[in-house]
Amino acid sequence: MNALLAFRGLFARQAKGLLIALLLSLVALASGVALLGTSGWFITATALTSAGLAFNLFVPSAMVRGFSFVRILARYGERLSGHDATLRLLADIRGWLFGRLFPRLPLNDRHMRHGDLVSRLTADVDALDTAFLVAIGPITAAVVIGTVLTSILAFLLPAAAVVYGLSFGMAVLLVPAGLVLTSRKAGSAIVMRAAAARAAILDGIEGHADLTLFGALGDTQARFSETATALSEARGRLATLSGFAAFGVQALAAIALAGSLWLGLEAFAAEQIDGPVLVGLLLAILASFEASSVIVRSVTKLTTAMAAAERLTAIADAPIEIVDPASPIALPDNLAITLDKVRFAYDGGAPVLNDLELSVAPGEHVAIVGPSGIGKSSLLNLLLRLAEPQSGSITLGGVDLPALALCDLQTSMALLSQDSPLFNDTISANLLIARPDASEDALWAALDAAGIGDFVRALPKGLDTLVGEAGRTVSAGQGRRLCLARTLLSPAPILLLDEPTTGLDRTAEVAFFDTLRKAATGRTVILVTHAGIPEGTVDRVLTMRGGQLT
Ligand SMILES: Nc1ncnc2c1ncn2[C@@H]1O[C@H](COP(=O)(O)OP(=O)(O)OP(=O)(O)O)[C@@H](O)[C@H]1O
Repeated sequence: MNALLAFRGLFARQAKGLLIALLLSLVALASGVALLGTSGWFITATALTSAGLAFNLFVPSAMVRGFSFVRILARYGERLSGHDATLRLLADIRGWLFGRLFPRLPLNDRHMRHGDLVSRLTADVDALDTAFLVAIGPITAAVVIGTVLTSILAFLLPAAAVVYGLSFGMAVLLVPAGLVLTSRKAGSAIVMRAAAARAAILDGIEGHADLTLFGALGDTQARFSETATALSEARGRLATLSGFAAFGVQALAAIALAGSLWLGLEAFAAEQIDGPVLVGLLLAILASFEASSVIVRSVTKLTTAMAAAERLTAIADAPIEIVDPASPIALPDNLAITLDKVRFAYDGGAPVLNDLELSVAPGEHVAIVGPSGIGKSSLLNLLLRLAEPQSGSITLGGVDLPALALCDLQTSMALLSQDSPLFNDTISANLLIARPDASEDALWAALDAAGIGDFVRALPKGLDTLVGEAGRTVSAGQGRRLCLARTLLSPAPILLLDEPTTGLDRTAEVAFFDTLRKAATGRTVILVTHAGIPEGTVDRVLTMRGGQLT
């Protein structure tokens, strides 16, 4: 529940819409109760009229029509304003969540899978809408109606007020509270297992070809089916618990009705209450329990909303590893890079970089080579401040990286990482990410420099060609070159290139190094590569060994 309360500020922003929905749901419920009560009173009184007693038919018949009309309108209005406010609330929650998430990226929780993160950002956020629409609203409306009806009973049939008040109170407060307590485990199991099922589906789709070729599809299906079975078991447990709760509510309704009937008949015999009024009250009691059965259905959703809220606050409150300085120093003009005695290790493991020293002058082109897994990409991550060294200092233009605003630091560098993505958009849109105001000529120049200009020119739609999800409609090598073109297009004065020639044949590779030398003149280049670098491509080649550069 505490996790759900963390969202109260966002709920408060939609207070007006939610309050209108609440008022209208109250009116709808009250009209339903009044409709049935008046009908009972009306029908009984009419029957007695035909037995010779005088009764004004017009008032109750107008009331019946009036209540049914008000009920329809109120229900419609409640749905309209409730859903409108809820959709706005979901939009606010998503905005808030993204705002909290970005400074925390990359999330250091290495157990979190992409599928799980997607699940949190979609299904878990959606689960929160139910918190108001199906739980808080109906419970509040039921409590108000129950209190009003108890007060009316206290006035007209005091003995029944106690029986009804207690039964109704138990049905709308105690039973739901008991259901929340007993179904918490099942609710959170549903959310966790549904997320695991979504992640498994995503993995299965992405790795389908490999899993099929390695003959591992059967195992994957078996694991997925285990997850699905566990999910349906958790859902079954929740359904059983809510079945018991629904039974409890019906039993309490029966007790309230039978008790009120018993006490009402005694009052009738003692001529303390009119027959038609008694029938009207009994039917109103019956109608009021309609609210309590809605609550049981709602509360089952509330337990999943609580579990979803916990998962959302877990990512929203994750510690921020890389913090922007309170008063950043402006980016200097001279962007010399200096690393002094830098030590870096992942998660307290063995150091990847060990007292590493490096100085790169502005405009200098440096290549870093070394065996796989030695720490070259980690060094680039430190330069971009995607990770922090445990000791030593990294300066840009003589200023410590932590003293620079993150956005200044990151706009001064363009990165081509080993897994730079292509987005499901046109080639030009993918390139313009690096420089939104780039002219078409600049796009072609970058494509030519990356050795893919001719390929794009030959496409029927040229720059407007869609590359598909993760660049599926182009080959891996072509995708890599498009990413390279994007990096070259960036106006950043420092280019960090991690294996830029992956996917290029040797001729294209040599041509690329030649182009890089010319295209990046005046810009600093740090090039990480396993490829043989032709003479004259860079000013210096450094080898990484034992966590140091030589
Ligand atoms: N996020 C991470 N968490 C823990 N260890 C990591 C992480 N990323 C890399 N490592 C480890 O740090 C070491 C250096 O990795 P890094 O990617 O920097 O090497 P590299 O020289 O760039 O390798 P390659 O040439 O294969 O790209 C490796 O042993 C790797 O297993």
